[in-house]
Amino acid sequence: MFFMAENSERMAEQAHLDQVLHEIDQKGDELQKAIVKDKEEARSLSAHFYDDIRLDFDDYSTSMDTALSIQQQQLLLKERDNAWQVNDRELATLKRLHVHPYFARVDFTEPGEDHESIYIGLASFMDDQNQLLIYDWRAPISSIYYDGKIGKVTYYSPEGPIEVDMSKKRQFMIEDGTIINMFDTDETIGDQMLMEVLSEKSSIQMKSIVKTIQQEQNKIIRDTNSELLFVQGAAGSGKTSAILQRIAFLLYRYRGNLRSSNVIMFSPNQLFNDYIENVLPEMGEQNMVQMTYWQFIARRLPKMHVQNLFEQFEDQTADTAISRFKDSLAFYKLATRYGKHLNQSGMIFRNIYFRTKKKPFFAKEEIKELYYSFNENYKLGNRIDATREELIRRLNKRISSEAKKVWVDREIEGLTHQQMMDLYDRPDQEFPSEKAERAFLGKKIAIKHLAKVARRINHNGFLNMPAQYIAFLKAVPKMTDLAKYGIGADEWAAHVDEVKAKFKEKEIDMRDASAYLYLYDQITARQTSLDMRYCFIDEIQDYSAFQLAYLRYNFPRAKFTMLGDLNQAIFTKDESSSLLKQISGLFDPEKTKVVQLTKSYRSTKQLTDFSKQVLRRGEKIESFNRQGPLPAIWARKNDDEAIDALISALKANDEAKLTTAIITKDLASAEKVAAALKEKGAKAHLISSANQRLVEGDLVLPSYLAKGLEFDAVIMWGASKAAYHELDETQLVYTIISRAMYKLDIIYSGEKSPLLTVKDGTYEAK
Ligand SMILES: Nc1ncnc2c1ncn2[C@@H]1O[C@H](COP(=O)(O)OP(=O)(O)OP(=O)(O)O)[C@@H](O)[C@H]1O
Repeated sequence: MFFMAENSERMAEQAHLDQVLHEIDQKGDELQKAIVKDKEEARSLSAHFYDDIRLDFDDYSTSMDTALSIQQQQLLLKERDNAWQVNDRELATLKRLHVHPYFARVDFTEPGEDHESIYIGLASFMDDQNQLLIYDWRAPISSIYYDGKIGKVTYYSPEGPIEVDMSKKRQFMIEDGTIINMFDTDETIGDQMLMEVLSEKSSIQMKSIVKTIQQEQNKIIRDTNSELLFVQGAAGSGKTSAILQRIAFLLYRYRGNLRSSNVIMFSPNQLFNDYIENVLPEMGEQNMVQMTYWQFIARRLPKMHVQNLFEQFEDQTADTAISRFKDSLAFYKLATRYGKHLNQSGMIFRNIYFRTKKKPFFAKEEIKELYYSFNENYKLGNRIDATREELIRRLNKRISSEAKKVWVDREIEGLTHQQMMDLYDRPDQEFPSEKAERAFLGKKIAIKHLAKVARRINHNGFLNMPAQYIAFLKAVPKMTDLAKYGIGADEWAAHVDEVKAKFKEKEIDMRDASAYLYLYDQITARQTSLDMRYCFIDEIQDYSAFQLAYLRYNFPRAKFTMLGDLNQAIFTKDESSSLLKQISGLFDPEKTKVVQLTKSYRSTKQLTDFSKQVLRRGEKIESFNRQGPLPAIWARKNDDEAIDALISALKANDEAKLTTAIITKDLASAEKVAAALKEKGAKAHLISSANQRLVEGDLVLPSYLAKGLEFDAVIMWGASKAAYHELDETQLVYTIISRAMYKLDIIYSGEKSPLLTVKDGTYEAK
């Protein structure tokens, strides 16, 4: 229920708003002046920097004075700089508050306190008497606005739970300093407000949901206890929105201790990064570190071609017993066991050459002997460090003998005068004899060239990682019974050969890349990222248990929030259901929380009710009661007619000013449709790679790039039996059709995909 407030109350609220805006503007003016003054002072300080410093380098004590004086000046300069920067940030907040001062008011009584009324907005604002005129939506007390109905409500302050009696909950819509609408509600967050927010047209960028966070979303946003927070939510249930709000919440809750650089988010593709990039800045926070899993892996393997999103999607081997096994936690555990075993034996090294390939400078046998010569208390990390140090020591010992060689003589003979001068310690250096000079120069030259060898050693160039990884794969059948995973011995051996052949071509599959790096990390005891405190993984259903375990290994101090919709698994397909079981084993069960979001906010009731019929398991998805047209299915005899249908659907959408995405199954068909449209003079922008930017206007894109995005209207192209027939493509179909907010058209020629078996009356046949 919601109630329109009385007119007199509205006037009172408008007067209050005017007062708050006045205070905001006044404070803004003061800050502006302070900033100008501080900047001015900082500028004049740095202009006169040396005037105020006693420059005196005569003796040690006075030059110490000089140094101190410089230091003091610098400190002063820094303070001024900091002052205006802090003020500048505050001014930016005030500017935001000027546009969106607050969106809600709650009245409540705390035990033993007076009745209070507070206003909630994007940031806190205090007047000169230290009265909080606006409370940040992330403040503990603000939680009652999202969580409770009128009556008794509990919120969590840092000291513990506090119960208050809430007597009023009022929502405002404010534009240009005027209250456009306001209503009181006794529900959690009234549908009225949500309806207004959801009815707005989509833009190419995501918006913050701060005004209308739902109770179950609020649980995700404000969770501070879980080591693993796992959110399973239907398409459009606000998972992505909730994480962005959660990041803003955490940055506020732990301000001073947590920076945006301590937070990392893994997202499905680059386009998606574009899509969400404004949400946090709009809330006054900086963006977190953001990357795709591919970037995370590929940047560490610059010399190899790591299978990308496109290749992964088109990969026909994705769903075999071997790939399922290599995606599993069991395989991760084998890689860990193999790593431990390397402490005793099994390491493979490379020769290190210098100048000639005929004879190694350090032979791999020598390195191996050295590596295992350290006692058994050594761990892998100490072993490699000690090996490196010893190799460098041996290298140094060989400088003198190398310096006496003929190639050095030749190089000395060819030196120009300038080159020679460069090698001397000082230009007028003298030597007792020609022999001494030759020895001196020889050593210099040997050192210069041997530096390359030193660099190789320091970069672990004596490891033979590709061979090591193949050796691991070959050891797998000895470590586990592959038959348990439905894999035959010959099949595995053939697979290992394939991986090896790919290595020769400098190619590596995503699956192997993660395991390869994990093995490398263990051998080198690579420093993991200890300063990452929160790790967010969106679209978790497209990760394997192996990858998640590897991320956990990389960010050992981070709390994890994983979000996904097992119905939209487009890479891992049906395997995704066992994912939660597998990863929960990595975390303390006491500190693991699973939250389900079942209500879908993105789409109209007609679209949500239609889409959920596609899912076989009857997952719980509730629609939000927003009305729109029924989805349309266009059955056409052939591709030509289908293209005509596409053009009329597109035209209707354009006339209704709806942004449309034409979503195809794969890249090849996206390219084909885009070409056909162009031929007919229709405009639609083809997005063929994840590195492209999102643009305004109609788009054509393959399913795997549409992940996580949403559009006013979606046209699913080519929904025929030929394209979508396997049961495990259900998730793909569901992902595509659930991108639509308001309108959905499905076009096919020939026979309709059996996966789109839907009840009459839930769609319109065209
Ligand atoms: N509490 C809310 N108030 C207003 N809008 C909301 C709310 N929750 C979600 N939405 C809107 O619903 C749409 C879908 O949200 P979002 O993209 O976060 O869902 P999702 O669960 O990540 O979806 P998917 O898994 O399909 O990618 C967005 O337009 C978002 O703004």
